[in-house]
Amino acid sequence: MPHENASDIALAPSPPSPKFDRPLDPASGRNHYHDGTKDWSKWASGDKGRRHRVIPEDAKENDDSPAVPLPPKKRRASLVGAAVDTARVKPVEPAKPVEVKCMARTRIPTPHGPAFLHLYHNSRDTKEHLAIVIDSAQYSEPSETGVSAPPIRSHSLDAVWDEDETEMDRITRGAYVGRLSATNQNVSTPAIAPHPPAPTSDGVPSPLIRIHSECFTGETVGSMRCDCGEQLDEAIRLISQPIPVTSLSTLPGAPSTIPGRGAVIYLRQEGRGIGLLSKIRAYNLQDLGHDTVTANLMLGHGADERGYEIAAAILRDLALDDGVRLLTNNPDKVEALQKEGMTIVERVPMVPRSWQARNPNLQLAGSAATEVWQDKDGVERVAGATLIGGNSVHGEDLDKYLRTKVLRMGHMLPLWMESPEQ
Ligand SMILES: Nc1nc2c(ncn2[C@@H]2O[C@H](COP(=O)(O)OP(=O)(O)OP(=O)(O)O)[C@@H](O)[C@H]2O)c(=O)[nH]1
Repeated sequence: MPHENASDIALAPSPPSPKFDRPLDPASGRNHYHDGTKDWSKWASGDKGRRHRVIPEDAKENDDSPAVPLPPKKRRASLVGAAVDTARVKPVEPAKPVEVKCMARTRIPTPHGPAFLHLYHNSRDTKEHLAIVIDSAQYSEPSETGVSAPPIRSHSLDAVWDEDETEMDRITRGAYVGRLSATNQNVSTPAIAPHPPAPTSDGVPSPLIRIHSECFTGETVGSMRCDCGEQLDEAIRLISQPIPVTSLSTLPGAPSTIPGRGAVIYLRQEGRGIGLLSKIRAYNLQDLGHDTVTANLMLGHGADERGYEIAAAILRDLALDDGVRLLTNNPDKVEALQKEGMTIVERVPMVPRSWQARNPNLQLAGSAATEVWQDKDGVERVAGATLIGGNSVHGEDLDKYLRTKVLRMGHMLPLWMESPEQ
């Protein structure tokens, strides 16, 4: 079982291939945006030698991008009729299953409620992928929740990593239960298997899961070229919503809802796996009139280079692979996770907020960015805005953080609570 060796995972994979990031070659004037099979400098307008991408009939309707030359086909020696020297044919080794290890976990207060950030290392790449877990059992004692849904725990985090590990070591990396405080420090107990034995009560819906890919532009800069920031915000909001539990509500005193429960698996595969550098270049090609898929292809990339093996391994580590509701519109994700052995009991659509806002009274064109509207839950939104454009955040943790900046780090701010005139 990969999980049982989680503490032994060798975490030194080779660095990614530099093939897409070669510098421009001043001698040849070639743009090495891709693997060198195509000289893009020869693409002068009116080039008779252009080959055009074949657009399937059913895709033409939505594709208004200029025709794009295809990369030349690679020549391959024909094997027809040739005797194959089996001694020289290297057997294709099956890919090793990805192993993951949760290195640390901590509480993050979000505008939608508390979340627990889990940082993962893995045996496939050097990136720090994350799980943002929303589960009331993470911060309250089981008796307080009144729910028999099993707590969402990382098996690899709760494992004992080292015989010499102290309680403080375990707590520092997040292997504790309940809400951590100066007076409450309960070290977690390692589980034997990733799947907790406690059965889920009848009527408690499966956890809601979102697999999200990193988007620096959308999530950090607030770019409105995509809805990634909004999707991340919406995913955390939806997972945090109380869940109605119809069958439990018939019991005397039983709650009619339970706190929201699920996780966002945050994968560091920027730009659908092509990386930020290529995505920036792709945006320039998009400004020239190409669509997002075509721009990727022109750079020698696939339309989507993402993989979901690491996501599946993280979900297995969290025991979230057996019966989940998946928040996505992307069929590839559903298929990829099913291939990884996950049971998806329901696909929950991810409706863009700008689409929710579409009504005859709202002019989305032109002033869309400044238009304020109410979403279906009555929350005021700015069309197209992300976490950055969302409502302001406040709370106990933020106050503490700001106070320390002022009082300990010399930040030039009056403490507003001590300056009522501010
Ligand atoms: N290459 C490229 N990547 C983009 C562009 N716009 C957004 N992205 C990336 O697209 C990814 C968004 O993926 P997800 O949030 O998983 O969403 P999705 O695959 O559209 O599927 P859903 O689950 O239905 O939302 C992020 O990695 C973004 O960086 C673009 O124009 N070009």
